[in-house]
Amino acid sequence: MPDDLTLPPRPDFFPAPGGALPQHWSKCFGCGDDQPAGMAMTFTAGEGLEVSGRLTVAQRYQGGPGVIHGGILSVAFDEVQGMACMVLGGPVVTGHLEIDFARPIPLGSVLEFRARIDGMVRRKVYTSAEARIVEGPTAGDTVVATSRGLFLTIKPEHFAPMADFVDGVPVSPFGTSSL
Ligand SMILES: CCCCCCCCCC(=O)SCCNC(=O)CCNC(=O)[C@H](O)C(C)(C)COP(=O)(O)OP(=O)(O)OC[C@H]1O[C@@H](n2cnc3c(N)ncnc32)[C@H](O)[C@@H]1OP(=O)(O)O
Repeated sequence: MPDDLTLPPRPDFFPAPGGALPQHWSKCFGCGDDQPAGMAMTFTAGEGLEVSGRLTVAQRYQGGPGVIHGGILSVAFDEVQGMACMVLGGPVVTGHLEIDFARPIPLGSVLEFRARIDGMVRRKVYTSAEARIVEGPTAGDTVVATSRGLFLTIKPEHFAPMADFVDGVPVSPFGTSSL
């Protein structure tokens, strides 16, 4: 990470710790409630710049025998670290994401993710997160995976060239939500 990073303030519009965060996009595979094939992750604000996310590891997320697929875990980190950027009040996209898979995660587990902004410079937002199993046969305080990600702030027009490809009508695009 660069040396000249700064931290954004926690804005007044952000929910109090424990408060639910809105979906950034109702059609999102990671969190959208208008996406039946999706992962239905949920998020809450934490202390300071921290955000928590939850994922129930469904049977269909299987990669190796009995364990979560690494790509699914990567989606979850992408999502929670992106949501940590919501304190900025505008949209971001992922530029770079790296995951360390530290322990096997059995199907049926409930994972809790904690993510935060570590610092930013210009449009670059450096984030990190870790995951623990909070329900299931191997639940405990052990960190089972970690992630670091670089997000870039973008203008809403970033998505304009994709407008013709949107699947259906989203009900909660970030920026018009109740946040
Ligand atoms: C708050 C809302 C909640 C959102 C939750 C969302 C969760 C899900 C998020 C996603 O999955 S988003 C979908 C996956 N990502 C994408 O589709 C992004 C595709 N890539 C792009 O559109 C462009 O490459 C990108 C906008 C990321 C950057 O292009 P730009 O032309 O806007 O930026 P530019 O290339 O000028 O780079 C700006 C700075 O970022 C740096 N940079 C860009 N990409 C980088 C990269 N991959 N790695 C390292 N640095 C990178 C670049 O070096 C430069 O650094 P400096 O300011 O120091 O000069």
